[in-house]
Amino acid sequence: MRIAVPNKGRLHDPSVDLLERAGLHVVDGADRQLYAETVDPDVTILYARAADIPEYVADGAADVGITGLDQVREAGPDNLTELLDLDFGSCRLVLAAPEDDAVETVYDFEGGRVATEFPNVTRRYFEEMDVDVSITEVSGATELTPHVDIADGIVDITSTGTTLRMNRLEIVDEVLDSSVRLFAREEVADDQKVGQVETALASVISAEGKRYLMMNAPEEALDDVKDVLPGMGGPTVMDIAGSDDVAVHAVVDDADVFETITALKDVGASDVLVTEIERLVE
Ligand SMILES: Nc1ncnc2c1ncn2[C@@H]1O[C@H](COP(=O)(O)OP(=O)(O)OP(=O)(O)O)[C@@H](O)[C@H]1O
Ligand SMILES: O=P(O)(O)OC[C@H]1O[C@H](OP(=O)(O)OP(=O)(O)O)[C@H](O)[C@@H]1O
Ligand SMILES: [Mg+2]
Repeated sequence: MRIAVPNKGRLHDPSVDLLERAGLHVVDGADRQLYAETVDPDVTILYARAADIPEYVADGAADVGITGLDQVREAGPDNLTELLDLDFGSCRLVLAAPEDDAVETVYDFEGGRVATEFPNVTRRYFEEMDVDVSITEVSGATELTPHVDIADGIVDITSTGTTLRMNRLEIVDEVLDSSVRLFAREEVADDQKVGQVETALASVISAEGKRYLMMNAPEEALDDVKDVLPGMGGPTVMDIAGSDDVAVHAVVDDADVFETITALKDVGASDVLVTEIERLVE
């Protein structure tokens, strides 16, 4: 089974890091290599440009891929299925125009010119809006085009908004909400190996922002302890040999840990341990 992973750029490191945390360690990942083996002899990594990955998976060069939803929509193959939202590379494709122009809505673009690195997504968006524009494909620095009279507006990626602001552009409409996805060719989506990879990556994502709490508590305080522990089903309760206390283990949202510990101490818990969770297979 082959996984296509961005070979460089901003998606490379977080993608490789996710595979590592999922236990799919790369065993011969020398730089600039096209392929890498993993600890699983049946799983190979294929490094490719983020924009090429949807086609590679669609054509069978790889079976599953990791890249932005924007790239999947732009490439547009109809034989892909999304398996997971990997929760990084979050950005928006937006329609933007110079701040000092009178443009307020997408309808103000009727008969106008739009520059973008995403001509297919852009064409479909304007068709849906029933607005007639001419689209110019550029391969970067899209934000510059309205200022050199190549376009009246752009469809481009934004996340912090800094680049738009620096180029005195303002958002007119949102075209697509994107983040990095794991997707597969439909015909292999139910294969056992694909399922294993999906489960492994999902387990890393499920563990993100979660902590494992372990504590001791007097048996009579158990109901109060359970009341205090938020989220994720009931805690695990174990007898401690030779003691009236019980050991309680629970998974808690990181954001709730501070408050929860205070509340646990108040109801009589002691020796509270907080640890990170690497993976959580649900
Ligand atoms: N500013 C951003 N914030 C968050 N995600 C982004 C941003 N820019 C791009 N992305 C996501 O990363 C993907 C890859 O971006 P891009 O193809 O521009 O690669 P890059 O990291 O800039 O490297 P290069 O352009 O050199 O290949 C985009 O398709 C998008 O999903
Ligand atoms: O809203 P912001 O946080 O400013 O991010 C938006 C910018 O990020 C991306 O460019 P990138 O930095 O990847 O450079 P590139 O054009 O070389 O791909 C994108 O093409 C925008 O220009
Ligand atoms: Mg980029």
